[in-house]
Amino acid sequence: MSIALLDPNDPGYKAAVRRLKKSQKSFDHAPSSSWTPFRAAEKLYMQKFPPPDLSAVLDLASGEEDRALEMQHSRWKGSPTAFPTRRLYHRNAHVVDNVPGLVLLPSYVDHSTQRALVRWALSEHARAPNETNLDAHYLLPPSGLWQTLLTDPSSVIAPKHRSDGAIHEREGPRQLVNNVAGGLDTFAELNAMPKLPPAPSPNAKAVTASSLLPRLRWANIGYSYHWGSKSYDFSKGNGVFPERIAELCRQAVASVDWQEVWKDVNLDGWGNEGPDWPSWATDYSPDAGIVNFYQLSDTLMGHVDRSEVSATSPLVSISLGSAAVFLIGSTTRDTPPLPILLRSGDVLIMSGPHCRRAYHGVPRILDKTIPPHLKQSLESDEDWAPYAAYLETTRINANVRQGMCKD
Ligand SMILES: O=C(O)CCC(=O)C(=O)O
Ligand SMILES: [Fe+2]
Repeated sequence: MSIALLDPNDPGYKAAVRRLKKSQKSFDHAPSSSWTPFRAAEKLYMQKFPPPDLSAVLDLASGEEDRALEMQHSRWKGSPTAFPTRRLYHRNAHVVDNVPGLVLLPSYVDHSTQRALVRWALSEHARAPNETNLDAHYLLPPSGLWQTLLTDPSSVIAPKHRSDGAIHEREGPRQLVNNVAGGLDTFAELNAMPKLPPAPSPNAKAVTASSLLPRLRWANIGYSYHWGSKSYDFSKGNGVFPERIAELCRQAVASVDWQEVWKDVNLDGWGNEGPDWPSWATDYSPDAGIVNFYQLSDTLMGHVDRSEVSATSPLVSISLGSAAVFLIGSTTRDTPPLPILLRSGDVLIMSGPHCRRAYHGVPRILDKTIPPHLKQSLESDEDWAPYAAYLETTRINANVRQGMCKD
């Protein structure tokens, strides 16, 4: 968003108000009574003008001393006390009592690891053998889109054409799939479901690498996720799960005092053997994940991730680059969700039977929120400039799960 749009005395602001009033004459923007509370919150934070008020958004990092410089430059601020959180005794970890199993680790990832994660996401995760959203429609070079772009941004990427005889999913908008939840009892049923490759778009045209990059939306790491049936395709094997990401996630999980997280919480749904959290610190073993790439206008609508066999084991979400508003509600869309501002370096853990089945989504990526440590090239990091330029308009989120059970 341009800074002018936040200043009511600026001519740009006044012009935007005029445009808004004009558009409202032909279209009623009033919240619809048919929206669920989750949808209403999505609409609120998606609104471009007037910009949404973030005072109800939990922004734990905004109160941190060593992020003061970043906050000075950030026009978007929530509040570290927007709603009550309980700080765990021994470290900078917070839980939200309304969403048992949700743990926030603000600024968990140090600066140099954030830079390394951004490099890996682009140059190693978003390329073969991992699948990306672009693979369905384009013949991507084996070295990956990012490497191609660094070498020659004007190199042309050809579209994929339907090969004769190949069977694909039906074309057109995604069909509603009967999303059977993952679990030991549904494992055989889900495995037997046909998992056809997505149909290449008949409209895809040859494009330059640089114009294709903003359309990179996700890359799959580890077990292959089949979007058409919303289930894992275990027949493809366990894929490549980057050990460095696994180690970071294991450390994040092991750093949490789970005893303190779960004290006084009584929940059903842990499975026959009861709560499995006492062993997470030692046996959490991530093996599947999605690396999401969001441009400023991208959103991720409210959903539940329920394809993993283990319905309780932690999902570790690492945020990098531009900040975002993340919403998390409960197991229905009828609960008003809590808004949380996620900044570069923040880690969020969703765990246990309630939180792992809670609706969540990302209605807004916030512009001009790149922290200083992701902007400058350092002496040790001379070729950082293209990464910094990409991050100006991008948020990256590594969303890591344990798809299979431990045994
Ligand atoms: O980007 C995020 O913070 C959340 C992503 C997410 O919910 C997902 O990949 O399932
Ligand atoms: Fe999700």
